Amino acid sequence: MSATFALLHPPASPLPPFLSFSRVSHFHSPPPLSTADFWRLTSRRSVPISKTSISTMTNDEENAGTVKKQLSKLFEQSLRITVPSESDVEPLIAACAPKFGDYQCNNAMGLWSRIKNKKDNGFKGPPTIGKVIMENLPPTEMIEKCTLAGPGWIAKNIQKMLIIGIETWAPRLPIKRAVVDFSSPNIAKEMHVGHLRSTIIGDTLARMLEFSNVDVLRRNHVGDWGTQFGMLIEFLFDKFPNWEHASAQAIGDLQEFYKASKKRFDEDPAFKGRAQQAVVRLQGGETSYRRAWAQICEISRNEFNKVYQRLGVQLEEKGESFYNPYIPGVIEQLSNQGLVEESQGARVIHIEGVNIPLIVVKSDGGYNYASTDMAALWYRLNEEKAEWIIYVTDVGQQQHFEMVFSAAKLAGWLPANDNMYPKASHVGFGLVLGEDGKRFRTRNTEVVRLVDLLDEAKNRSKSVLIERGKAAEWTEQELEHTAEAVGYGAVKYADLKNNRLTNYTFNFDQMLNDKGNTAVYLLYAHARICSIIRKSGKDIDELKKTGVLTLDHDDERGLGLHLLQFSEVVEEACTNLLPNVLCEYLYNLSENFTKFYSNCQVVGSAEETSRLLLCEATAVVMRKCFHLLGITPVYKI
Ligand SMILES: NC(=[NH2+])NCCC[C@H](N)C(=O)O
Repeated sequence: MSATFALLHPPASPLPPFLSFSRVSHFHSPPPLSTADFWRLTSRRSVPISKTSISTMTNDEENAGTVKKQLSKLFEQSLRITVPSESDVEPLIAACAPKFGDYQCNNAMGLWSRIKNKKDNGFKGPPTIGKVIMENLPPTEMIEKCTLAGPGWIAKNIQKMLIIGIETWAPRLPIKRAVVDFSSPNIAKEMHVGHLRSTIIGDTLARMLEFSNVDVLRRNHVGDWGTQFGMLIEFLFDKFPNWEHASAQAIGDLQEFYKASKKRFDEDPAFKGRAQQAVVRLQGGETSYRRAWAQICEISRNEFNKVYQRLGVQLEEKGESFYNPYIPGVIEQLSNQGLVEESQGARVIHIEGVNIPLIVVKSDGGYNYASTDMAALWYRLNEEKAEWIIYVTDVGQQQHFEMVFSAAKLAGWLPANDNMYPKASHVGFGLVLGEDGKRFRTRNTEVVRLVDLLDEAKNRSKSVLIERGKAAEWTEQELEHTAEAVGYGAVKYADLKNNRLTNYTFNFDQMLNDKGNTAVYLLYAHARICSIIRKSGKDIDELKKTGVLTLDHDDERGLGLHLLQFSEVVEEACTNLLPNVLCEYLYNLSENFTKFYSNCQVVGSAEETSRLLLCEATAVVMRKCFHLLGITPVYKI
């Protein structure tokens, strides 16, 4: 149990809901998160903030965004007096559903678990802690009213979620549309583990935003333009004079094709000359060159799609070539604003504090990666009307994106304040390492074929299932389906559970272990909950309507509170673009469930109905976590 406080809308205020103060994090309040003690506070502050005014706020209004922080300070003072022995406890303040007030504080429950075994702690349980926290609050104009909710409150919220659906726990974000630019491999080059990370992380971020009712444009910004195409096309003409009718199989592996053409380019000056000519003819739009280009792209695309299909990832390709026609106009606009300068024959934008300039036109007059990204950002803001543009690449590209964003701020496309919308964010991630601590490579080959990697994960989990005798129990289809869910889920979870900025070591044995913080362990935990419900022989849909959920045991309450925190965790993972926050929540959920299940008998107990409902709620929340992480749940194991 924890205490919940809320600021109520100022009664006499003609202003929009005070709820908007939650813009501390820029996201509006999640549904109510907790709890048994429920305190209401009413605020006398009256600062008009509406969703629409977010990007135009003045400094004064900015301060209002720190309501959460100000409240934290007040509750911190109270906590220090209430439980002096727990000086490291931070106040847990969160926005809550308007009907309960404005803000709530969730400390009482956690505090109780810390101090309950300490002799003479002076409290009887979370409600008394809540009451004293309330009494010890320093006098303040900010808080008008503070109320304490009864223990049935968590239970009611969970039951409501069970009936209406988990969508009622979706965070509300102050934006309508976002672009997530992810995966984005390069045509004819290797799609490496870095692109796999980008695919997995980007898909999760897109899923979390979609769950929060944001319209997400999932963009595959493939590298399908550039001088390398001259060389590839010329090589295609040379090797396959009949190229228009040559099948993808005949052309074979595009990575090999790329290598061979590069070798030729480096060794044969005549070929090099033709390749350079080919770029000009391609960019000039000459039909056969465009067709050859399209064919090369198509072969790559088919390869990429095999990976996306296995991972269940949806993406819309808008490659670099798409933005090419927009580049001249965008550069002209930037030049008219006086932002583009001449530097050693190139045209550049100087960014304060960075010692290299952003080159937007190369000295040979051609465009580059940065020119394309400037045009793409312009397009996403102006044509696609995206309010949040998220780029998922390795940390190595951080400086590139910071410079692009800075240039966009200079041009007035983006507000100077990073806390305002529209906003652009770079989501960087670390390297994938092998057992040897070096960049990940598979045995023998220097590049990792992603399809082979995913196949191996699946095959390994299939072998384990067969060892466990599932081949006899299940249909071949069930076996395949489960092996895929577990295998691909394991690869995704192993990537997502770490803070994305750290390098992570790719290890099949570790990720497929059924103990510890792995997808396998979590999927099994979910399947076990489903089996408890099945074995009870009760119709759970009926129980949701007729049964009543109560949370009397400490471990029931602990689990219940954790369930209610789902929404704020998704909000945090979204706001900070950190999928590991959701993984940690999911793992703790499973741990909380285990604790509850080992201390509270479910089937055959007097509390059976209520406890089955708690099992179901846990399974529903786990499934939503899996869904957001792109993992397919399994129901039996
Ligand atoms: N808009 C962007 N620059 N997106 C990321 C593109 C990633 C690039 N193709 C690479 O493989 O490194």
